[in-house]
Amino acid sequence: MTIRLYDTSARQVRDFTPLVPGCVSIYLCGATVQAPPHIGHIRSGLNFDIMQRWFRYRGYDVTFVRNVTDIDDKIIRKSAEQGRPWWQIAYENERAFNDGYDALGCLPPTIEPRATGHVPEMIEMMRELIERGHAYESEGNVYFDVRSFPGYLDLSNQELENLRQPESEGELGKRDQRDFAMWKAAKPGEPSWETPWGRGRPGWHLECSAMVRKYLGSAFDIHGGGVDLVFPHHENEIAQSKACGDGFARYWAHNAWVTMSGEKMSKSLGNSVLVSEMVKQWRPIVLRYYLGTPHYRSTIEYSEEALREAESAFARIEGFVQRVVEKAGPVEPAAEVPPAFAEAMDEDLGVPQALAIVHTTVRQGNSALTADDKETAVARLAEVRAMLGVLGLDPLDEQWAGAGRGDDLHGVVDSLVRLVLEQRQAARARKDYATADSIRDQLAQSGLVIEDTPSGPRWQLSGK
Ligand SMILES: Nc1ncnc2c1ncn2[C@@H]1O[C@H](COP(=O)(O)OP(=O)(O)OP(=O)(O)O)[C@@H](O)[C@H]1O
Ligand SMILES: [Zn+2]
Repeated sequence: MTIRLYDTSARQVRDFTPLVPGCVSIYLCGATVQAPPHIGHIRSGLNFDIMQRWFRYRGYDVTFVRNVTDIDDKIIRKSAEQGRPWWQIAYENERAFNDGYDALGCLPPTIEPRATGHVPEMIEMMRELIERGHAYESEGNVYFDVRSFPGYLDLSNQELENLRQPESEGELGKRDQRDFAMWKAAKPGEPSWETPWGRGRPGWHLECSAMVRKYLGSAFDIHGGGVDLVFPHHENEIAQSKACGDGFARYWAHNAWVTMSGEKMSKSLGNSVLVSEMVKQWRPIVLRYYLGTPHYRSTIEYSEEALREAESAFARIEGFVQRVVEKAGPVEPAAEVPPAFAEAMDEDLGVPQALAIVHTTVRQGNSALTADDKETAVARLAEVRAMLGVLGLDPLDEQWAGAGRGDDLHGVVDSLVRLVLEQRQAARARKDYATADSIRDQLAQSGLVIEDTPSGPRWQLSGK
């Protein structure tokens, strides 16, 4: 078996061969913590969470770095507007991002470095680039000389002659308007750090190059991010790191956008739906299904209808899981996923094809249940659990059961609920429907939904 990945740089799907056998190192450009996350941001985290899980399933030792950009123009502007320190705004939003990642079941990265904690590494890199003739200082800014690096723009397949410098980068003192800032001279009242070229603050591109080098060394396996980062961010990271002599990323993986009316969901465009709002309306596991199951390179156009479809598709899977467990008791996940599922995942993380195998297996399991073939139903559930585990969607996994916050609690609540339900049954038996309904209402108020099934009443958290 070989995992194959679409490499933006090669513009094709390639066999993945790790730099170090049995290990994979992944760097994902994480959040610029100027606002709480919208579902587009979390989609990016989720896609790479699934990648990480698949590599783990295939036996790799995964090192996953997802950085936090905790200083930038917008954070500084908000700090001035709100009269609060920049770090307060950054940390508040960093926590909101982590809440979002946690809510949707993203595994924590191996490390989550913050840009401002790596200024010495950035200074070292700038010094090296100036010495090598790839960068220069001008009025306290440090710029990268793009003409000095022959491979510039290879990732995005552009020609330097055709490149027009974005306005925001049009700083003074550049030798060429296309040169980009690695370090920005301090402006009065703004946060700044001391360097050999005066006080200032880092540019976004330099932050990532410095953090990659610190945590993953001069060469590593996969660099990821949203497709919007290919240019200029990733081109500029490549220029800085390779001009230092580093091998840098061997594969480039980019997730497609969540869009609204065809446009990228974006804080700056004001068309964003916050994760914190979405989880009030939808169960987090349903949200994960919605955002995590389309192929990572396909756009997700936000729609309530698609969310409802995701909800009912997931309910079909969950219903099967519950029915088998009710009939047969706990079932552990199989040690291996079915070969067709693995084949789909190996081919550029083909989650939609892999998910089709999950649904087929659920259908087979349901038929077995109907035929009262408990053994087959249990075998299918074991496979379904193994597959869902890889996708982070196993409803019986402790991450969704709230374990860690006390797995035993479920048992305690279960016996209490059963006690109350017995009272309700007794009330019904004596035709005291007012009491029976009132018990049901009170349970609902406590966040429990009761469903009457042929095998007796079943409860679950309303979750919405
Ligand atoms: N709508 C989206 N769909 C998918 N990925 C996204 C979307 N918006 C941002 N991302 C990705 O999320 C990660 C973190 O992004 P970052 O915090 O830099 O936000 P951004 O791209 O500036 O967002 P915004 O446009 O909302 O300000 C990046 O990898 C980025 O590509
Ligand atoms: Zn980056």
